[in-house]
Amino acid sequence: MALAFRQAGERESDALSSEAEGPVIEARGLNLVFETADAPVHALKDIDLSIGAGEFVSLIGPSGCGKTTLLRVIADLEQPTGGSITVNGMSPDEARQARAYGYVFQAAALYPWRTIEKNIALPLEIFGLSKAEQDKRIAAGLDLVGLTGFGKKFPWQLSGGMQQRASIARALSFDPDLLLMDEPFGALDEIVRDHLNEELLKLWAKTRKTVVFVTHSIPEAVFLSTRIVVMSPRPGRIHEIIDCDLGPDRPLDIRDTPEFLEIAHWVREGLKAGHGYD
Ligand SMILES: Nc1ncnc2c1ncn2[C@@H]1O[C@H](COP(=O)(O)OP(=O)(O)OP(=O)(O)O)[C@@H](O)[C@H]1O
Repeated sequence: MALAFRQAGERESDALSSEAEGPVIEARGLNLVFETADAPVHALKDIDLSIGAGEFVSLIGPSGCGKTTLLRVIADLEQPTGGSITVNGMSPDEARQARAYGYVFQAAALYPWRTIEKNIALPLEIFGLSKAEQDKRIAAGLDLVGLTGFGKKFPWQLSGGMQQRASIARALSFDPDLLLMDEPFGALDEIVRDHLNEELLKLWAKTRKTVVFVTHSIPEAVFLSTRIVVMSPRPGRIHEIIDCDLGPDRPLDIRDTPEFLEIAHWVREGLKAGHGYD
């Protein structure tokens, strides 16, 4: 099959490639205050964060600490009220228009009246790709997430895990260098989640996308990430950034090793220290 996706090491030569010097994401003194009817909500306070090409960075923290808001700022779905942020050296608005990222939501968010392949095709239709190119990318996307043969099914005919894999294929259909994932496996049972974690790690190793991943789960963050950003609420800020230096080869039972447990311990300590318990 002709590959519609670039593999690790292969890069487009265009100027939008995240291989261009400099970080993929660079936030400096980023602030976002939501004005609400009662009191303003300081969702992000003084966020400094730099994410390089090919990193897998998880954002972890208690409910309301601003994880989703930070992801939405990167995606140009929310506007910061202070500080600066660039995506591939551009403003989030420019990066969105340059199709710099794919976004995977908490729920699979597939259109129920479209088949899986028509869901994957949606961004490709919007971008005006030819039917032949769409077909090539749909086939490659289904293959990438292990759903070959399921393209003609409707979302409701697939399990939750399969639906979430389809939404990953959709986010990757136009081969962005950056993948933004907001708790994509949060609603799935443990076994399915473990499996999809393994699959996502393989996909990342194969494509070397830059991934920003929101999760509540310490084991999930440690298993997947190269760095873990521990956030704390009210106001939402970065409490600590922890290196997760477990190497690229991570079978599931790595979770029982002392190295894994030590990193998990530090993440837990970071979460406790940043938590108000109110
Ligand atoms: N559009 C909005 N208007 C007002 N307040 C908002 C808005 N969006 C988010 N907030 C508030 O901003 C804070 C951060 O929300 P956010 O959804 O980013 O947190 P989170 O860490 O992703 O939480 P969760 O883990 O529960 O998804 C919360 O206090 C939330 O209520």
